[in-house]
Amino acid sequence: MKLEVERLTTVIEEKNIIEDITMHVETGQFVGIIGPNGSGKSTLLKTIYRILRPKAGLVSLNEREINSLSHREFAKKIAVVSQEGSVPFDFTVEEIVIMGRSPHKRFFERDTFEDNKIVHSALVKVGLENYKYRSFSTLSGGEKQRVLIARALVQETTFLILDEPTNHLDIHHQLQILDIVKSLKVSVLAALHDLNLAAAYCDVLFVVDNGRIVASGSPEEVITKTMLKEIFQVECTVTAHPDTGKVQILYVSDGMFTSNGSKIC
Ligand SMILES: Nc1ncnc2c1ncn2[C@@H]1O[C@H](COP(=O)(O)OP(=O)(O)OP(=O)(O)O)[C@@H](O)[C@H]1O
Repeated sequence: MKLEVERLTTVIEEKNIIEDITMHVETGQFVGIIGPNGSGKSTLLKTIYRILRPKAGLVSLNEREINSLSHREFAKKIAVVSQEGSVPFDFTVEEIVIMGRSPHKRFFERDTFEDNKIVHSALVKVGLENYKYRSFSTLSGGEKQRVLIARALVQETTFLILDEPTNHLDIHHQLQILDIVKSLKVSVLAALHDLNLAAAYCDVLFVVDNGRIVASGSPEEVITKTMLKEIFQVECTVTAHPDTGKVQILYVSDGMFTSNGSKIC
């Protein structure tokens, strides 16, 4: 599934929150959006998944304009894990995850043996198969996030949009979720805050600053000392991971030095 975004501008309260954004995700690519807080990453994703209406520009999926798709057609093509992953009522984990099957069913159609199998397998993937009957509201932030990822998995789409999918997760679960997503071999567009993880998992990165794309390319092309200084206002050394060869950022700040100026480690 190929996504094309052309000259997209979204206005909130008379302000251009994202402006003139052009980008694309090729079939099977894992594409990351990085940028400082408030730069417009979520707004861009929300415009793509139709929560926000753009003032100008076009979004198409396999050359079909997204607004020409019905809700059901759209949900069969794109699954979303958003930052606002709350649920209004208290459902069990299994009930939440099975909601992801609804685009594949008719109104009032009962859940089938096949649906239950798919739900079970998604829960196994995120390590929550023993949580089926737990109430969602009693879960920790990280467990909730994994349930919402399982719900996206059972939608069985060929495109995933993830807004900070590793939010709340400890490092083991961050790697677990990104490994699962990568292993699906579907197209992925994800906003990520952890730049080392973005470099490790993404084929292509787009850097957003003040609502505009200011750089794009492979992690090696995009993640540079100069970009990190200019856009994220951090000092660092950019190197290669000794095992994977992927871009690795080593941050440096004043607080990492002892009072006599020597390095702590
Ligand atoms: N509904 C809204 N009303 C007013 N301002 C909004 C609204 N939604 C977003 N904004 C503003 O738009 C800007 C971009 O927000 P957005 O959530 O897209 O940024 P982000 O890059 O995802 O940030 P973060 O990294 O902090 O999640 C911010 O300044 C935010 O305050």
